[in-house]
Amino acid sequence: MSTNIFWQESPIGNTERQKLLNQKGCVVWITGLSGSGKSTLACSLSRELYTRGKLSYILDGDNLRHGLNKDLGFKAEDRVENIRRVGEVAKLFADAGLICVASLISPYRKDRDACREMMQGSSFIEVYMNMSLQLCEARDPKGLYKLARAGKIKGFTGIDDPYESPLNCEIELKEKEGECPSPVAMAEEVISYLEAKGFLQNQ
Ligand SMILES: Nc1ncnc2c1ncn2[C@@H]1O[C@H](COP(=O)(O)OS(=O)(=O)O)[C@@H](OP(=O)(O)O)[C@H]1O
Ligand SMILES: Nc1ncnc2c1ncn2[C@@H]1O[C@H](COP(=O)(O)OP(=O)(O)O)[C@@H](O)[C@H]1O
Repeated sequence: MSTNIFWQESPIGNTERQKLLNQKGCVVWITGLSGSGKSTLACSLSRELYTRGKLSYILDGDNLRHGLNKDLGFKAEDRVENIRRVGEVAKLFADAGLICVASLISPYRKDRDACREMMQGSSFIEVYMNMSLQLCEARDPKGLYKLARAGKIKGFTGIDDPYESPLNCEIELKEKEGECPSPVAMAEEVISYLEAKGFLQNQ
């Protein structure tokens, strides 16, 4: 624990940064099972925002585990620390004025809620990829479900580790009759929300 520390004010505030960027910083937090389409949506959203001249940055769970979070595994306390760190980083990106797209399983409700609490006002937008385990397992692009079913990976989310679905998320994306909306359609739903809440307006 650090002691004798002080807060250093910055000469430029987030309002000034937002004016410069013509957008309002926020965190779009995408949660869901492995294979539910988090990374695909994050990429599609980032691309769609770019075409509209809006700056975003993706914090992807898998990618961050190659660097910032390389010391963490998948036991409960490591997942808690993983989400805490990414929440803090996402908050910095949003403060910088970016639309920060965090895509992590983030299986525990309490940890996602703690990230929401870190943010001001309504600038934490939780997006729940509500895809069935059956669909995610059928996709299995990395072969991880197969390994988990064979007992070769222990503590795999949805198989022998819990996933707590959101109770009050801003956006829920669902499959309909086993069919999933296209990544672009899902990105557009998120963009409509951001537009309606004024995050994409000139500040
Ligand atoms: N045991 C276990 N459970 C879940 N996922 C596992 C596990 N082991 C490895 N992986 C791979 O790690 C990716 C998830 O990392 P996250 O940082 O998003 O996980 S978490 O939020 O801390 O739960 C996840 O990526 P996605 O498939 O993109 O979700 C997997 O590729
Ligand atoms: N909307 C979608 N429609 C059809 N297939 C999808 C869709 N989103 C993702 N996929 C496919 O599902 C698999 C898992 O997607 P991914 O984005 O890697 O999930 P996650 O990041 O949640 O693990 C990939 O093979 C991807 O191409």
